[in-house]
Amino acid sequence: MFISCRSSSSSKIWITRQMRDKYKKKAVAHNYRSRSVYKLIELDQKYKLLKPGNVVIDCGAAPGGWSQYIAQKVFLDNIEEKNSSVADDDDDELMITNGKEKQAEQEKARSGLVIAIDLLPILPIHGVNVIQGDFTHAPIQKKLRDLLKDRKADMVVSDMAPNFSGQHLTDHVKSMDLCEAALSLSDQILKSEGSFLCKFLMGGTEEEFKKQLQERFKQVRYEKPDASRAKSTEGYYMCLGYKSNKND
Ligand SMILES: C[S@@+](CC[C@H](N)C(=O)[O-])C[C@H]1O[C@@H](n2cnc3c(N)ncnc32)[C@H](O)[C@@H]1O
Repeated sequence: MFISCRSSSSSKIWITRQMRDKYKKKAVAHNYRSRSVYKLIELDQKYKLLKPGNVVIDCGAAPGGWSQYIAQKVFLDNIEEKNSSVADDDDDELMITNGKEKQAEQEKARSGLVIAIDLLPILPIHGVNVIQGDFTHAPIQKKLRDLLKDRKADMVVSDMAPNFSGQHLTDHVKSMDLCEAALSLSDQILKSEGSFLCKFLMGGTEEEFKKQLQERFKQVRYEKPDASRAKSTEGYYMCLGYKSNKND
């Protein structure tokens, strides 16, 4: 009896929080599958990460919000054209230039490749290759490399989160293991100057991990996007300018 009272009141709190959450509302309004997409959007706007024609690997992608946004940017899908031209009707020269630029962008977009990986199934997203399985398992990483063929990635993102055990230290360690796995894959497939974004749960060892990142990337920044709940211990490392050129 006591348990059912508590669980119904915590469900009410959860429902109220979801209803009030502006990112949840925005995600529903824009047909994104997760509110967490707004974390990636904020970082993409800040660092200008995603470009037409990029090769991007999305680790821990279900239900697919990040992949939806990545696909929009890489394949120029569903991007409204309202910002593309401010030419007057009779400004032919500018219109031709804009037309050529647009054509070139669309040409580039056709060469894009997006691969999404998760333990859970992901409903199809136009243009996105989905691999279902454990990212840390060798056969899953082989599938990924097979899809890449000889191409290298412009960006690897990881929003992977372990199943929460309720024990903060255990969850922290599992989360850092996922980060290490994503970094180790990046070492094999990332282009020189490529980017890496990964989520982690704070708990003490993230500073050690940051040092590994600093050895490999020109810039490493800690980020806590606005859509990341203040109470959550999650944070992100945004890494730019992969230093090695051994993968090119
Ligand atoms: C916070 S969700 C990702 C949300 C996603 N970015 C979006 O916008 O829809 C974290 C995901 O990490 C996945 N995950 C955790 N461990 C994983 C692993 N070892 N391999 C693949 N996916 C994993 C979980 O299944 C979960 O779907």
